[in-house]
Amino acid sequence: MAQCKPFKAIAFDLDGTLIDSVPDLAAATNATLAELNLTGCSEEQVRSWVGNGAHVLIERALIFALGEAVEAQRLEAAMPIFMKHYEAHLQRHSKLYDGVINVLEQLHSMGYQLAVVTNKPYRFTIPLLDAFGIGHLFTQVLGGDSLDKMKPDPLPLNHLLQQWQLDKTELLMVGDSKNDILAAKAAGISSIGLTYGYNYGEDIGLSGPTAVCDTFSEVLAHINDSQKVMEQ
Ligand SMILES: O=C(O)COP(=O)(O)O
Ligand SMILES: [Mg+2]
Repeated sequence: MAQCKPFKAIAFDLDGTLIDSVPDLAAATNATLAELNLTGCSEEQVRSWVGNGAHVLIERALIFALGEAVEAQRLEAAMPIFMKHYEAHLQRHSKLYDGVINVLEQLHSMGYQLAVVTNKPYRFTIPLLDAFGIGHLFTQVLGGDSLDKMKPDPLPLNHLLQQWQLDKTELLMVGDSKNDILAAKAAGISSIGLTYGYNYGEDIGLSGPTAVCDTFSEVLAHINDSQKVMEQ
């Protein structure tokens, strides 16, 4: 990776990067549709709707179930129903991806500052990280509603740069969605795009990340390699 200073900090996306959360998101979406007497949807459909936070997920689900645009009032009425169902079962079916704990622990012990920058509502993020035993590894956690704008806006990444007093070359973004890559590009930082997550069924490489990895373990190898290049 072309840069002039080694990375000091890494921001990780959550859904589709650290945790395969679609099974529980799909269950809560279907419970919401059922409570509203609407047709249910498949897990695959939910997989293609995740990426822009809970509000947009439920908007997409209602558009699918109703077969037409959703009135704001109807969407606002559905949101607390979804929040109730998802909060009740955040991790019944969700799983950490292979290698996540091991790699995060290694990066943490190597002295990197670690952050989670997700579009998921903040109130779900902390309990989910703690339920999977990884919350203590992050010194900053930003949800989709923590700041005025969410990814693909660069605001959460710019916030980290400012909070941690980092040069743009010292922060790396790791994520599965074009929203992660676009946010990184807009903030002027490097990014790794992961191929195994959710990206609306699109190839993450098309968003132009600095590098592409197929597994979470490759992320560690990639960071180590790029730091070695810097030290030469
Ligand atoms: O909740 C979403 O829609 C996406 O969440 P993520 O930013 O962690 O991928
Ligand atoms: Mg994601």
